[in-house]
Formats: sequence, structure tokens, C-alpha cells
Amino acid sequence: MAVYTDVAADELADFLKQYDLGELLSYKGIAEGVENTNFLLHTSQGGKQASFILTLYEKRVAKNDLPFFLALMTHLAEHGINCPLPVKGRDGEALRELSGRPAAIITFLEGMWPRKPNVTHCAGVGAALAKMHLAGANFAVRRANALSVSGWRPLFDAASHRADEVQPGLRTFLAAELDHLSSGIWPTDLPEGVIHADLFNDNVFFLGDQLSGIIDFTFACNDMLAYDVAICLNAWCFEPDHSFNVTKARAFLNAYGRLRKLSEAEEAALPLLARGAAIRFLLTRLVDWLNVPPGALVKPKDPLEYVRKLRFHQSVRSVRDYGLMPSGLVA
Ligand SMILES: Nc1ncnc2c1ncn2[C@@H]1O[C@H](COP(=O)(O)OP(=O)(O)OP(=O)(O)O)[C@@H](O)[C@H]1O
Ligand SMILES: N[C@@H](CCO)C(=O)O
Repeated sequence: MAVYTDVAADELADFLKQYDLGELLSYKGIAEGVENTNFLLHTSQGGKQASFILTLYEKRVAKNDLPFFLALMTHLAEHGINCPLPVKGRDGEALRELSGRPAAIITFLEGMWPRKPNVTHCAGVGAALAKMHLAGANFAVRRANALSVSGWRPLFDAASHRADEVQPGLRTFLAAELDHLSSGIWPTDLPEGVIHADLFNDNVFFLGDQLSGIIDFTFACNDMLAYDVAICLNAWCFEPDHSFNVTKARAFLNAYGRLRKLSEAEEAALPLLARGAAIRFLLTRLVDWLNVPPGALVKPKDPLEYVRKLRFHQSVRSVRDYGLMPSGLVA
């Protein structure tokens, strides 16, 4: 996360009076991330210290969607997924307002996100993603994916006139890819469920090589489960020089498939879904790159990383290129 909205100490102390979290010892803004404002809080109660995360929801989050995210975290935690839990105030409410923004406190998760993901991390993520998909199966609340195909064109329109400032030719490249993906080829009949939709390495915590939990459900929604797999292929299976690491992909896909087997149709759609996932993050990054709010504590993420990833997916012919032997074929 980042810090877009400042919170004064007395304002926060007043805010915390609505909770049973004890006395505020300290708080600080978290510079990581790009979407929302986050603070790490330390409180003390009866001589015991505790840590929490306070989130102020910013630009891309619709207020009406917040109950979905908070209920989802509770549901997943109740179904064996280690994720933060929303903290309720004395009035039983987890969602309220602070500094003019919707705000919630969530529990602190131990662990570190991996700066240099290895094959073991990728396998851990595959298993965690499959567990999350299975755990979300009976979650009754629904939220459409605002950042699927129909959400990409408005992002393009907002940024395309300046795209060539970031890389010459980028506008034409994006326009052609968008036309292709919105030409009626996007799958509509693959298995759906609750997806995380942003399971990047900074949203997955590990203790050593052991996955300890997942965070940041502010893009979670109902969509194709295989689309979440495609997002992770983008986020976890490329090297810092943006070359694709098929060993990581194989480890990730095999670990996922051991818990939730991809159907033949899902496997066949994976290259297309990976292209869609790449353009989704390319576009949000491009918009953010060109629109850093003055004074915000945030480091925008590089959109061009996703141009290279997208070019790779454009060259993929089947899941074999992702390290998987297609179902139905004998190895
Ligand atoms: N429940 C938590 N427990 C511990 N640390 C947390 C927790 N939630 C957030 N953090 C810390 O805050 C950072 C940013 O959080 P988060 O990824 O939710 O922000 P964001 O702005 O939504 O980021 P992104 O750019 O990934 O969308 C995390 O990388 C982590 O260091
Ligand atoms: N995980 C995203 C940021 C949040 O949407 C990215 O790396 O672009």
C-alpha cells in the first residue's frame, strides 16, 4: 500500500476509542503498495502489545464493495485460509470512516513477502490459490470483476494519449491487443468462483519457505478461476529481466492442479487469459504512472514490465509453453 491520506494522531486516537484495542502506542504509514493508504498500528492493552493494519480505501475501491471484501476475509479465515480478519468496533461494525475515507482495521499477519520468489514459493502460491478457490466456493456474496475486459477500454482511454511518452509505439500496441481481446474471443464458459485477482508476491507472506498467509483482497471478485491462475503466472513466473521461468510455472501449476485440477478447456484458455491479465496490469500501471498524486507517498509500478510479459504470452501456443503437459495427452 501507500499513503495518500494523512491521519493526525489525535484523530486516530479518537477513532480507536470506538474499538477495544487498548491504547495507541505508535503508528506509521506503510510505503509499500499502490492502491490504498495503510498504517501499521501498535497498541497496548493490559501490558500486552499488539499490531494491526489500518486501511483507508482510496481511488479504485467502490465503497459499496467494502462489505464484500470484509465478509470474504472472514469467510476464508473460517474455511482454513490464513488471511487478516476485520476487527469490529464496540458497535459490531468493522467498516467506518476516517479522514473522509472509508476505513477498516484488520489483524496483523506474521511473515514477509518474498522479494525474490523461488520455485518453492511458486509451488506454495499454487497450493494457496487452489485452497482459496475451494474455500470460496460457498461464499454467497457476489461482486463482478470491474477490471475484466469491459473495464480495460476506459483505462486505455484515460492513458492512451500519453502512452507513447512512456514508450514510443505503446499506444498502437495496446490498441491492437485490446481490439483482439475484445473481439468476442474472451472465454465466458469456464468455471467461476471467488478470485483474489491480485495475488502478487507483495500479497503473499512466508515464514522461511513456508507460506504463512495471504493479504489484500481489494480486487477480489467473482470471475473465472483460471483467470486467477493466469494472473499468478504473470506475477510469479517471470525473472527480474522479465524472461519467463518455466520451472517456476510448472511448480506453480502442478501445485495448483494437485488440489484443483484445471479442465482441458481451462488449460486451453490459459494463454489467452494470461494475455488479458497482462494487459489489465499494464493498463492500471500506465494510468498510475501518468497520474501520481502530488504529495502521495507511493512508488508507481513499472508498466513496461507488462509489455514484455504480454509479448511473451502472445508467443505462447499452448500450456506446454507454461510447463504443463496438456490434459488428455500421455506424457
Ligand atoms: N494484515 C497485514 N499484516 C501485515 N502486514 C500487512 C497487512 N496488510 C498489509 N500489510 C503491509 O502493507 C503492505 C501493503 O499492503 P497491501 O498489499 O494490502 O496494499 P495495496 O495498496 O492494496 O497494495 P497493492 O499494490 O498490492 O494493491 C504489505 O506489503 C504489507 O507489508
Ligand atoms: N499488484 C498490482 C498493483 C495493485 O493493483 C501491480 O503489481 O500492478
